[in-house]
Amino acid sequence: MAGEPFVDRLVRRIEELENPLCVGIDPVLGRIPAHIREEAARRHGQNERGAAAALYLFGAAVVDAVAPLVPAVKLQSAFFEAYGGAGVEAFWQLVLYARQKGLLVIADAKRGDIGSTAAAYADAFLGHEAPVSAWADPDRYADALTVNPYLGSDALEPFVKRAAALGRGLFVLVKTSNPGAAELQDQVLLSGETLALQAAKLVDALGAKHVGRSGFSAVGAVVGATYPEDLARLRAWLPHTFFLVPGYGAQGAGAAEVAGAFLPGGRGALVVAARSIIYAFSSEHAGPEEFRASVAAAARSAALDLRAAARRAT
Ligand SMILES: O=c1ccn([C@@H]2O[C@H](COP(=O)(O)O)[C@@H](O)[C@H]2O)c(=O)[nH]1
Repeated sequence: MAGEPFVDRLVRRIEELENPLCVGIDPVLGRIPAHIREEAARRHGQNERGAAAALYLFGAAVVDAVAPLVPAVKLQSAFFEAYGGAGVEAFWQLVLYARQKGLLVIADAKRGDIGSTAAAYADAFLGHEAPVSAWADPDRYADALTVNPYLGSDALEPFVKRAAALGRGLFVLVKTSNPGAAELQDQVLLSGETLALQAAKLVDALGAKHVGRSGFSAVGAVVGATYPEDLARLRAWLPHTFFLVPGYGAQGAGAAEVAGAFLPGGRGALVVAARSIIYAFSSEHAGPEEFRASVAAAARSAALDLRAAARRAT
């Protein structure tokens, strides 16, 4: 059963908290506070299971620190997959934990493949269709998933269909935040448009039938804050598309760069910050209280900055 669409739940939570910040959980074992690593090693040993436990305990501590403040977290699958089956299990345990704490959870796994395989990725991250859904736990899935548009519309459709059927969301890569993004995404095609604009048009077309009460569709776009001119241009082209905006904080973008992501009234964007929040503590020897306080303070400060940026949107 669909339930309320992800994007509508997201918009409501952002408005309730007056906060468009999404905390990214990208756990690197070597950067996790020593007390968490030691606890994980005591429980499971210094092995992949212990490493995965450390990622989970760290992620859960981040969730505890930010759950009252932010609408959503984004879990970067790569950092968990790095520890094999135990890491993948830790990823899903953390999805569940964050959802239980009232957060919306975005799985950042950037999936994309031919239709039949895309459907299997949708099964994995968003949930199964009936009758197989009877075998699965409906609460264990992510609320939304990042996907890659490179294979074209037939490869995205299984994700869109599943997101719409189950009340989940998608964020399609349109203009990424990394330094090499322009190499392919800014290429001008025979149509005279850039690849990024073609991806944006695909997002708009795929989402058109799935616009929720908030006025936004189930098919969102990833647009980096590190290319503020493109961000503002894409924002104007896609009034019904919700943006997931990485690049703020550790990658150098600030409130001025992010401002173009918002529609008039300050709606339409969720800004991601991972390293600048989750590693805000002073050293790996930070104790539990210093860890919690510094992560919460960094999230609060980013929230104020982004709230002001959203309010300035015209
Ligand atoms: O274009 C993109 C798409 C995804 N990301 C992801 O967002 C976070 C950003 O982390 P920071 O520490 O805030 O830089 C990370 O998980 C990336 O994989 C992105 O940065 N850019």
